[in-house]
Amino acid sequence: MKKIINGQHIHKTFAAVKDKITVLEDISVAIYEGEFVSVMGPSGSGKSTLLYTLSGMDTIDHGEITFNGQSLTACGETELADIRRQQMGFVFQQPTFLKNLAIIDNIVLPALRDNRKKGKELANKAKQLLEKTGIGDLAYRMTNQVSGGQLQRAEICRALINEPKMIFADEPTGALNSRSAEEIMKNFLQINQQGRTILLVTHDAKVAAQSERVLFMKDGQIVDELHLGKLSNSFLENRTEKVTSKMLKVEM
Ligand SMILES: Nc1ncnc2c1ncn2[C@@H]1O[C@H](COP(=O)(O)OP(=O)(O)OP(=O)(O)O)[C@@H](O)[C@H]1O
Repeated sequence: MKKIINGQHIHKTFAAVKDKITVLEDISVAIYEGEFVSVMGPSGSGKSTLLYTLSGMDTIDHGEITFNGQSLTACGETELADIRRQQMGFVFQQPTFLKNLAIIDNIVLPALRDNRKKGKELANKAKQLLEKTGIGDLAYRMTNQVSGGQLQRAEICRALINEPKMIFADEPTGALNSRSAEEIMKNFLQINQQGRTILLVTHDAKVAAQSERVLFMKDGQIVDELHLGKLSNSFLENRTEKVTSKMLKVEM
């Protein structure tokens, strides 16, 4: 299988009051095209930082990261922004939609930069995405007129509007109740079945258990991983137990 992300010897520090703190320490990791990978680990272990560096949203001190064969570490800011906008989609824990725009306009917004003349086409595409995500009737609502779970599904539609190769999600279910979280995970599984690669950070073993590979982080390193295979192959309860027991070992 082809690597969509290849990270080699990633080292990342942040400036602290007196000195630097090492947040990622000599991490080498590959994500393969079409994979659904999640990252678990104790709070502060570096999960979000790993996601942001692998997607080129944040810089690294040393090492090399390639995305789809292109070196992110060698790219300038403009080139990086183009890659992120055109080939990657992002979903965060907290909503990022603009409050003064309707749901549909928020979804179309990132695609307008590259397709200024195609507003109508993009609006139709946004409507189709909303339909597929199960919230087709909410297109013209404002962000304060939908629930947290519905808003997160709309944010997923925005992440998909440019037909990215890969989705990066940082705790996408972290602020949701369990029912909404289940719906969001159905959406992610559907997106993955369509061939898109997903990298997802989570604290929730049941969420991680739905991905096919789980990376476990501790103190800035990937210390273990679990190969679960695609969800259709086995029962979620067994998978969740496996993730939980591995996580307990990592935390010891
Ligand atoms: N911008 C920053 N400046 C300084 N330190 C930072 C910055 N961002 C993160 N850190 C530190 O880096 C470490 C890793 O943070 P990160 O957010 O990647 O961890 P995490 O595993 O995602 O944690 P959580 O599960 O709590 O979200 C933490 O010690 C954090 O305080």
